[in-house]
Amino acid sequence: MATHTMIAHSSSSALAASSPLKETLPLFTTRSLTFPRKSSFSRLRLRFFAEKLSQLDSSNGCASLQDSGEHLTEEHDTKEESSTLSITVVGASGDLAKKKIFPALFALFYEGCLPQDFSVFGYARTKLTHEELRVMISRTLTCRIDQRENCVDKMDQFLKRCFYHSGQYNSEDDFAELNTKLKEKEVYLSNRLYYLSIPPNIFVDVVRCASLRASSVNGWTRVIVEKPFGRDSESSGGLTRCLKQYLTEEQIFRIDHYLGKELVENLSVLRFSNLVFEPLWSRNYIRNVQLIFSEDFGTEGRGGYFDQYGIIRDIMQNHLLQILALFAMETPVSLDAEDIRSEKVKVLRSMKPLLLQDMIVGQYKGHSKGGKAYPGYTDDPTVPKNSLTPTFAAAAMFINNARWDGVPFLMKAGKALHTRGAEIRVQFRHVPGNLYKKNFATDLDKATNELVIRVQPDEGIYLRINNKVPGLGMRLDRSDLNLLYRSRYPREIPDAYERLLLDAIEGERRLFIRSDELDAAWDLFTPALKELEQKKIVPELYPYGSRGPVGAHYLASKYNVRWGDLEDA
Ligand SMILES: NC(=O)C1=CN([C@@H]2O[C@H](COP(=O)(O)OP(=O)(O)OC[C@H]3O[C@@H](n4cnc5c(N)ncnc54)[C@H](OP(=O)(O)O)[C@@H]3O)[C@@H](O)[C@H]2O)C=CC1
Ligand SMILES: O=C1O[C@H](COP(=O)(O)O)[C@@H](O)[C@H](O)[C@H]1O
Repeated sequence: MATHTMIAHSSSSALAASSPLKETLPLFTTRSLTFPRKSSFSRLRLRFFAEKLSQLDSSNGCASLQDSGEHLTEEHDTKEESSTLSITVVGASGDLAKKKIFPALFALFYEGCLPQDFSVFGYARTKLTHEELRVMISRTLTCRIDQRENCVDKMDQFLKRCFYHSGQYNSEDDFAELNTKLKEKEVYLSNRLYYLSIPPNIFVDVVRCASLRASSVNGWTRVIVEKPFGRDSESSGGLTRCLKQYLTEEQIFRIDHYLGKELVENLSVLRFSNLVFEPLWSRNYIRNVQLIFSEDFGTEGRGGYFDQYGIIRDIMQNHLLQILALFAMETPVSLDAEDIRSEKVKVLRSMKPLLLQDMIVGQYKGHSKGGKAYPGYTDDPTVPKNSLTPTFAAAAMFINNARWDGVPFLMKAGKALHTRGAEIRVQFRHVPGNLYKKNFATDLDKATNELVIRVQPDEGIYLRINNKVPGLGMRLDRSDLNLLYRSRYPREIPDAYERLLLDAIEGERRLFIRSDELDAAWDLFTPALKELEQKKIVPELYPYGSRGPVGAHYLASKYNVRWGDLEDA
């Protein structure tokens, strides 16, 4: 078993433990007290909606899984305590399952966020016994920081709830066997969550088999779908249509794990609950916005997948665009999922599709540093030697609405760069008639206020301001008003997958992508992606571990922008 550090009890757990409400809210109590959500914790008082299999659509051989809309009776409500949650991780033998999903489920278990009765099933083709799955999972479970008691016990308790079923992804019989095993663990009411941690070409097979043969008959069935959701507008639309032959939109939880990151969640709080920011949040005060993602490692081990997609589809069309939408949307009517997602769709639909002349692409090449050789992208044996797939891209995008007209939203994403990080940088306009202009010589950019939201690592928010250096003279410098999370909130921040899994369990859709959002996102990128591929644009090579191609600077300067991350260098 791995070395364990302890998962921190959040203040919410402490509050829950001492609250009399715990008696009346036996499920998921800890979170309800801290983060009341309309859709979840009033559940014991609300009627419970079942999502269940309905009839096969025999015309095309596909089954339909539709929300029956059936209300369960009061009797069912009172039996919620005796319901079971079955979580099936499809693709359990894979990288994501091991690295993220099982550890996140354990963290939720540790925090008391899973219901009393739950079981976790791994499903994949690899032949494993229950015990072998447990050993595999135990290698990646970690406990966190401050509270060390019980961790190993908790791990053992969790592992005892983990089971394995080996099967093919397109075999209804294998899913029928899974159904039998799930039923053995389930009590009266069962809710089933499937996590599709598999390559996208088998999503539909799995959804078909699971919905036909292993859906809950008396509770809900939900499916978390991992990206990529298609390669372009057409394939994404096709995937959505296929999934919807078996599932309703309400059952599909399209995950973008960046939406589960703490600082991305905080964007709306920052904007909508601080008077100081919201009035500045427009073209009147903001000169440009930069969304920057970088990784200091290449595609190691994932070249086969990556070469089909490239950095624009892997990072920009989803993670960075989702952040942009949250950043730029209008105030939603409420914090309800549909209100927020509707505002995000509106902003995405107000954007101009990306033009080829507003983007540049790069690919990393091999490089030696300090006696160590770093491989180029095409040195990966799973990548074709003549691949033109971009591992780096920069793009300038625009929103055609009253708030953002003319403001460049610059995105930059790359693998095998000099550092790992993700941040949002907001550069404000110059101060008109600045009295201290001469202190900045001719470079007014040096006096630009900048708000930086550092999503990772070392989460933080800082505001660059001009300040007088103490002393008898009048010398100015740029200093940071700095909210460094590790100093202000010393507790470990939960992983994005924990938040998202819990939301899916609770039926909270706010942080998942609705199908119209997805369509709008693909419409922005598809024309440029097609042109890039048709014209066989050759990416600019950059050395592994560098800052990426210089083309990114030319693109920024075309819009009179300087990348903010260079100032930090
Ligand atoms: N890994 C990551 O960091 C991230 C992954 N994702 C997405 O999550 C999903 C899972 O990712 P990851 O775990 O890395 O994927 P893997 O390539 O590790 O695949 C997961 C499992 O699926 C099965 N599998 C793999 N290839 C095939 C195939 N061609 N046909 C049938 N089954 C196959 C294998 O299980 P078996 O052979 O036992 O059946 C494998 O263990 C993907 O959609 C990926 O794009 C998203 C974000 C990050
Ligand atoms: O979705 C993806 O994200 C990871 C980066 O995620 P992070 O949470 O570690 O920042 C990226 O490596 C991968 O290529 C991509 O598919």
